[in-house]
Amino acid sequence: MAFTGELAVSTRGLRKTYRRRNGSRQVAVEGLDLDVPVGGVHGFLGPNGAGKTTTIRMLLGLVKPDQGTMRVFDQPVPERLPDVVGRVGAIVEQPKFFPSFSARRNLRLLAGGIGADPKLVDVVLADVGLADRARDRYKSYSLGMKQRLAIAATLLKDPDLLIFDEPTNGLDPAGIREIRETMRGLADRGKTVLVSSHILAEVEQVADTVSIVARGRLIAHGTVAELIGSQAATTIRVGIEVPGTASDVLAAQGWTVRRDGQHLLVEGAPGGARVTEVLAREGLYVDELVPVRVDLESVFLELTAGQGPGTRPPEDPEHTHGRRAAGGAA
Ligand SMILES: Nc1ncnc2c1ncn2[C@@H]1O[C@H](COP(=O)(O)OP(=O)(O)OP(=O)(O)O)[C@@H](O)[C@H]1O
Repeated sequence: MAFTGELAVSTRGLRKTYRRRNGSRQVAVEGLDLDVPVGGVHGFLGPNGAGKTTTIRMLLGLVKPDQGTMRVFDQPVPERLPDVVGRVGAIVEQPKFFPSFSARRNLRLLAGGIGADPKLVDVVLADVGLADRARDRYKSYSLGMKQRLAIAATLLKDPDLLIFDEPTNGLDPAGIREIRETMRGLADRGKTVLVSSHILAEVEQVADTVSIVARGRLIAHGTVAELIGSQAATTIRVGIEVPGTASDVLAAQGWTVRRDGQHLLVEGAPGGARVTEVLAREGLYVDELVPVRVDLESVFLELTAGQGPGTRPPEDPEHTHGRRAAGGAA
């Protein structure tokens, strides 16, 4: 499924190579078609080295693409970046704050620098859940609080699109949860949040839509429900005393059956009730029947299997156009 409605970000055929020291070229982004719908949290997901940072840097005009086109709020970038840059807030790396100044004072300075209304400082501190700690010195902040202050700084210009590159890197579980809640809160107030991550579990709970990239290519996109749904409900774990016989009976239905010790993993059955019925007709009774929980992490691992750094790019053209996950078209 293509995302319908207005797009905050759209790229077509985006490509970037870097020159290595030995003169050869490292492909970072390879014909990337990325669509980020307006509103909600969009997870930009992929293993390390998949090209996420390079893509974000290209969108922000920090790196020049070799090929392809990019649009932000329907304006071609980098050509029209000056027209849209005010609508975009990004954290690509940790901004520099004065360690001995309070969070509020740091933000006041920044607000002055960019001509933002100083009254906004307390608003954005509340937005990221730091209102209570606004008077504390920056150097007393935890890593998660520092990261939220960085987000607050980007909110000073009231952007419509927020781009966060791996914002939870190095954070503990509490810090990760706080960033997640902050992103959710921003999206609930109408902002579009584009967040990159190589850890799916962190994004799964907060993202409305996701794009999965590997080796610089889009390999899947859609809503989290679509991506999970494209593979969900197909695997049912069956515990039975006679797995061998049961396996033959189930396979005769045209379902794929794998042995997992004393259990069977059944794929393609319309549901657990039908599995039970088919077996019972043959006088076989299940001890246990559990749908295997599919989460985005397992979808991601399956889609990106063998596509980490140092492996060959996929040759299946399906993988290059992101149609696999769309609308369950896997
Ligand atoms: N300045 C550079 N010079 C040379 N190669 C680079 C440069 N920046 C990135 N690369 C290479 O391009 C590829 C994509 O890197 P990129 O940082 O965009 O990926 P990523 O998905 O953001 O990964 P990570 O999560 O590790 O940051 C990698 O192979 C990386 O080594």
